[in-house]
Amino acid sequence: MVSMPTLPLEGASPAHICPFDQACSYLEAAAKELRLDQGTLEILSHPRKVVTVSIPVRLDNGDIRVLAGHRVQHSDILGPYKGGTRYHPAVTLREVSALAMLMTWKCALLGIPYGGAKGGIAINPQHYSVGELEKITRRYTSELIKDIGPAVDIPAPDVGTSAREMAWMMDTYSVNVGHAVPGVVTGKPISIGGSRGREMATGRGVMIIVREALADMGRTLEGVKVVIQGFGNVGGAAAELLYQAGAKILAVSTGAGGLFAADGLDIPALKAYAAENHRSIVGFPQAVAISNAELLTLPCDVLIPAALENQITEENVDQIQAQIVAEAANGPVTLEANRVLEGRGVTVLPDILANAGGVVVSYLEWVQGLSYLFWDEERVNREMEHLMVQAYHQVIKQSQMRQVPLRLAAYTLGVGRVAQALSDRGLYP
Ligand SMILES: NC(=O)c1ccc[n+]([C@@H]2O[C@H](COP(=O)([O-])OP(=O)(O)OC[C@H]3O[C@@H](n4cnc5c(N)ncnc54)[C@H](OP(=O)(O)O)[C@@H]3O)[C@@H](O)[C@H]2O)c1
Ligand SMILES: N[C@@H](CCC(=O)O)C(=O)O
Repeated sequence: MVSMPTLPLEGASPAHICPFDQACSYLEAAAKELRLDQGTLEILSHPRKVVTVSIPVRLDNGDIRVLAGHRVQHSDILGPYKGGTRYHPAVTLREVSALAMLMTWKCALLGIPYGGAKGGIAINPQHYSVGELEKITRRYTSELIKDIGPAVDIPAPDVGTSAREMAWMMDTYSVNVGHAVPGVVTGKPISIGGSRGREMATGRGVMIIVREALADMGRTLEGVKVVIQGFGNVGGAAAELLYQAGAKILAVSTGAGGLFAADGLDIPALKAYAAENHRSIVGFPQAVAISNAELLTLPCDVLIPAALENQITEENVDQIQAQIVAEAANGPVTLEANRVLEGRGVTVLPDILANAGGVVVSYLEWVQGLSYLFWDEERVNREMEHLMVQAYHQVIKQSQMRQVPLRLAAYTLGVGRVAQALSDRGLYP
């Protein structure tokens, strides 16, 4: 057992399941399988740097509010720290630390030269005006100015943020250092050095991994019944691409609840409806309203949790009817629920593989920016697909070789590569 990193225990996570403890448990399992020494495990269990900053902001009504912003840099053994920035009321330092650790294994698994990081602010962005969000983002970036940079730590979008926030971060960083630095963030608008294909990248990666898993079962995406929790950047893109590939999207949801259609939802029509209704899908015709709890337990071939952590838990795992669970979100299945699903023979496509398309295209964006040469979308998608399919097959091979489930196989690859680099670099104190 490793000693627990000393992180402030503020803010309980959903259902009191600590995402950082879970991340450490998966790391320990991989370390045991790889027979890593205790010292290596200790090092990998601790984030290298944890930064918490105060963000004072004057609201539109004149009030002053002071928000807490975090950036956790888990590892830079393989390259600059890399990971998204989350704006969500449930953000805690422990959650951000867990997500930073996942980024380390994800980048290593995909073979991209990055370490892992994550940032977050505990706010509901829907409760702030665009002007307030801009002030918050700019102040957060200024406070982190010495900790981020294109060779140091490269933020990207996550829950509650998008290309808009990345543009504000890029501009604030650039103004502070005195010249334009597009490479300080990825997932930015194409007008300032963003990559074609980045917006759809995570959803596209999910589609590719589900397609590969089905192919191994002798099936195609045509007619496959899919249920998706979350209809944001990741869930919305996955729904659109799976729909285009012939899958039947039986249900989708947002925080306000879900929609179900037995013959499959018309995803392009639903996207148009959401665009006209401030991202709300409530009231979409030709669909039945269902709760998020009902959605998760619908009979289907593929269940794609694409919202937040800890959605499939000990409480509802026995009702999950999918044959494949593709973790588009980070950490949507708890440790215990994962055990049950694996025990039942459900194929769980782990987050560090299934949702890696986003960071892969972030990497391609960074590479294009550093080389001042920008590719068309077809090339970006092709390069991303190559890396995703390669990683998928490596995980399958590892799973067969070690006789372990896909998650442990993916972790042994990611953790193993970082441990090897740690040993090669000689970073032991
Ligand atoms: N963005 C990326 O590039 C990327 C890459 C890899 C992995 N991920 C992971 O993917 C997940 C989703 O990220 P995202 O970028 O798609 O975020 P997003 O664009 O903010 O969308 C999140 C979606 O989840 C919905 N949601 C929130 N709480 C929910 C709940 N309790 N039940 C059902 N739906 C709920 C949101 O609905 P409301 O609009 O009502 O809140 C929204 O539709 C996260 O775990 C993130 O870490 C993101
Ligand atoms: N937030 C995303 C993307 C990270 C990135 O592109 O750096 C993730 O969890 O993978």
